[in-house]
Amino acid sequence: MMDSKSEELVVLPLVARIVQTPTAAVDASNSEGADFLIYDVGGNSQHEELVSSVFEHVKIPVFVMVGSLGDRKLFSEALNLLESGVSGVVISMEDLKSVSDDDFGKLFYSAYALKNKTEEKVQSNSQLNVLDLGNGFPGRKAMAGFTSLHDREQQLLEKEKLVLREAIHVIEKAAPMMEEVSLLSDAVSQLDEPFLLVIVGEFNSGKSTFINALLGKKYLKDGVVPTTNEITFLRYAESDVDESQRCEKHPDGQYVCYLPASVLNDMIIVDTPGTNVILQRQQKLTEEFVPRADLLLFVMSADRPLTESEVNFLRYTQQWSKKVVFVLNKSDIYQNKGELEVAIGFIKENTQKLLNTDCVTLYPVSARLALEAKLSTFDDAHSQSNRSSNDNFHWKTKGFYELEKYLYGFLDASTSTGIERMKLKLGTPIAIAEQLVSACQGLVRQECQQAKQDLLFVEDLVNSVKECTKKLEIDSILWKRQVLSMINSTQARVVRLVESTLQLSNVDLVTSYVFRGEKSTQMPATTSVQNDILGPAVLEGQNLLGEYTKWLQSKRDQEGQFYKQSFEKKWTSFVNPSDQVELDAIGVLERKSEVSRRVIEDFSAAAASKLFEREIREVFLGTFGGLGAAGLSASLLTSVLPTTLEDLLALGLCSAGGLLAVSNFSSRRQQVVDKVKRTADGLARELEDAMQKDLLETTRTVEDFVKVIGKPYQDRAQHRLDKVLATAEELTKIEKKLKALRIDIQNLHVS
Ligand SMILES: Nc1nc2c(ncn2[C@@H]2O[C@H](COP(=O)(O)OP(=O)(O)OP(=O)(O)O)[C@@H](O)[C@H]2O)c(=O)[nH]1
Repeated sequence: MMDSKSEELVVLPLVARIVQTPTAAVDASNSEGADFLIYDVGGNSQHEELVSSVFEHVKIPVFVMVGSLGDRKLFSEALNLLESGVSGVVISMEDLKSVSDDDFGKLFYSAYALKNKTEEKVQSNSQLNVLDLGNGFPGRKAMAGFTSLHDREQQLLEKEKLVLREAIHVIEKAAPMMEEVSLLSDAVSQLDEPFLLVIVGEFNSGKSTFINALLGKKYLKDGVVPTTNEITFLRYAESDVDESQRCEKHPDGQYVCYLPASVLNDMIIVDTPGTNVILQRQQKLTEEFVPRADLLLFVMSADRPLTESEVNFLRYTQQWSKKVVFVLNKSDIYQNKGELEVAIGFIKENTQKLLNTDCVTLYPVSARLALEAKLSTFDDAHSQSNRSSNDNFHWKTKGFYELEKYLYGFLDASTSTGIERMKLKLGTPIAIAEQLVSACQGLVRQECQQAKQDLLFVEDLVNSVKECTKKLEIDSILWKRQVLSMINSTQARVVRLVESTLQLSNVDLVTSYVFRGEKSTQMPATTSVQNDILGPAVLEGQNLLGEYTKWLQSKRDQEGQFYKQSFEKKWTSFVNPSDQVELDAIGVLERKSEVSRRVIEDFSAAAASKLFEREIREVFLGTFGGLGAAGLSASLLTSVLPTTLEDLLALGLCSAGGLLAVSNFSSRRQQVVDKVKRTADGLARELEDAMQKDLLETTRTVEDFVKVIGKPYQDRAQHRLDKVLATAEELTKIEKKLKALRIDIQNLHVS
């Protein structure tokens, strides 16, 4: 076992410890992990000590070495120890020769008598002594340290039921729509029932006749046309009941028939409808029943062995890893043994390939002859003996009796087939559970994938708002350009007005500014700047920014709608589950940002015009306020000259003082122009910032809106993913438990 390379191997080697004292025995059993002990008595009688100190405390098998059994004293010591419940006596091959057959008999008898004695005691009195306890296991009916196979089976059975119930719970949670879980529930309740031998095969292959032959009486109908249309359980009944009450039909359509055939004592035989493509309903019924079978008896007809539909059916049974025993029925139709062997060879070769195994069990039988023989045994013993002498008859009936022997072996737990029966029975629900768990794992994997995709979808959608922000930003450039160009053209017009107003040749203006001073009424240039330039420009700006704000709001609503619809389209069944979310989302969308509009509204054309006038006035006053009549006359002179240079020339000709005074005029005018430009630039910057603020606020609103409406979807997807992952973990755990259970079952063996 240690050398085995097989990864499948799960059987660990047994560890034996040789001990000489009770303390060493207890230590080896409790903490050193020995599987059994060999207690070296070493010729000193330690009977009492062994019983009180070792058997009571050690929970593993204890074998004793007493020395040569040829010695009468040691021999009787060995007998005493065996009777006290020791698991066995270790003896060398050399010493074995010195033990007579008679003494051997006594040794075995003492062990056997002990077993019977303890069983009787258990039945008659629950007060168990040390021997009955089997080293501390109350209720054990076997020798020291051993758990009987029956007890082991019971322990496994209880453990299996717990694991399977847990599996049902996990499966129902993982796949609530999986109807097949009822198969598992049925199989669990079937665990307490006898072994389920299920007879399958194509219609007319002789299943009913075969079952009758097994039962020894013609209980079932047979015939050349399909006779079995429902699943029929054949169960044991004490005596032949009244004909009308013999069979019960259950709500699921299955029949249960109670028969007094002894073979049904330890197994239930199930007759199934014949399989064949043309009998679809029957085929389905039988297929659905296959998982519940502990053993499948696959009946084939010798006149058409291994048809295509049989091959398909066989393949199907392998999905459930069912053990199949093949029965080649009607083998009486072969002329001789040679023909039969050819047929057997053909079937074996092909089924071996199909089942991918070298080990195919096949019994050639003649159910008809076997039944006839059984029926005639009772009323025609003579004819039976005649038949038995007939070699031809013998090979035709031999197979059936061999199969019968095999099946009876199944009922005896002390044989290897008996152990196999236990393993098959315990394995049936496990195979179903494994299949269902694996199907659930497939579903859960898909669901997990889906949940991850959903989560990703929500995250992608929420993140895609950033793209929308970029797009808006690009589109908003156009708006900004419009506003800037409006400011630019206004500024240009004002500058032009400044330049045309601030002319020395503007005699009227000069006169009115210089002589009327502050008291002068509003100048035409100021009126023009307010009415013709700034007033209309502010109006235009207000309109433009009003449009801009509206555009932003419509974009915000459009985007919001787009995201809302995207979520709703993806999860049609889950449209904003909570009113609160709806309210929050509306609240977000109601947020308005109109910073840029406020900026333009706060800009007063009248105030700006006043400022303009003051600037103009200051330039004139600063220039002409100190000039005398000469300067003024020069100025008058220049009124006919169009340009500044000419102005200056004229002034220069008229008066040196005038020249000095007005020489600053052009730079003052430039200062006003610069001031106008600065003011316009400042306003442009302020508006641009305000527009950017509005834009950012709008995109933030869209982002917040998408987050609010996306949250329930995101939570839902995350919750679903968490749930699916938790279910996947539960499935893995139960899968491991089932595997461990399967290994325990595989390790069942006769002690
Ligand atoms: N020669 C021969 N005929 C058999 C044998 N066993 C059954 N038959 C015949 O085969 C026919 C079909 O037998 P059934 O036992 O009804 O077959 P079945 O498989 O139960 O049929 P369905 O229940 O319809 O699926 C009957 O006519 C039987 O007499 C046999 O061993 N040898």
